[in-house]
Amino acid sequence: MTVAHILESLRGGLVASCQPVRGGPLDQPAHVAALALATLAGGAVALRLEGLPDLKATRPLTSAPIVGLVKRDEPGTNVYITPLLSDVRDLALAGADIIAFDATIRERPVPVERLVAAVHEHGKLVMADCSTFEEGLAAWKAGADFVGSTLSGYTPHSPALDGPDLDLVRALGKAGVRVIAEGRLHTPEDARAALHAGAYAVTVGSALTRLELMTKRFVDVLRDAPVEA
Ligand SMILES: CC(=O)N[C@H](C=O)[C@@H](O)[C@H](O)[C@H](O)COP(=O)(O)O
Repeated sequence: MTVAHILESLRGGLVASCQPVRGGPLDQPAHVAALALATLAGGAVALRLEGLPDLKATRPLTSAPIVGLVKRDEPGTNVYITPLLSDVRDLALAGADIIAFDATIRERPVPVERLVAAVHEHGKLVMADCSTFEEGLAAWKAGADFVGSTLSGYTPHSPALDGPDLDLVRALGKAGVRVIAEGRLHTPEDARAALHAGAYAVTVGSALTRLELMTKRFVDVLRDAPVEA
């Protein structure tokens, strides 16, 4: 798939992040592949997949662009999304089209510029997962092809919000950054608001593929509601 094709297919569309609750009943590569196909059947234009087993199970089944990442606990750092050059290589070889990594200002084993270069050397596109405007702009200037609001709310120096960080999306969009809104988009209205705020595309995860969490949202509301029947 060419870069132009990937860019065009993502524009204004929904990226389905298929990352089940780890250890839960859907946490099997075959189930993740099925979730991915179901979201594509519903109109998602691309997938976001974590971990090599899930990526390898899904890649042969679709030509839709895949954002790949690995999460790992790396000693001495809080950076857990694709921290290493070996992760970039593994994701590239497993067929990711876009490789996402943490581009926050936290202590990291490999500098952002080096990760950007490695992704491009493999002929893949970069998605820089950020938590603030400064991080996003820096990653964009370092050559990222997409900047995600993914990590807003997940670093100590970003705001803790219940919903998506649309202010971050708006600020990055205004600065000319190709920004993907990601994180705590729970409803179609959230997705539309993100596009209005300037997002190039929108990634939704839990609301589509973490059934335990979405079920719990209903259950919690019912528990607190008076029963009138
Ligand atoms: C912070 C972090 O590690 N985010 C991860 C990144 O891949 C995933 O756990 C999220 O599910 C994904 O960003 C989509 O967000 P939401 O599930 O809120 O729609």
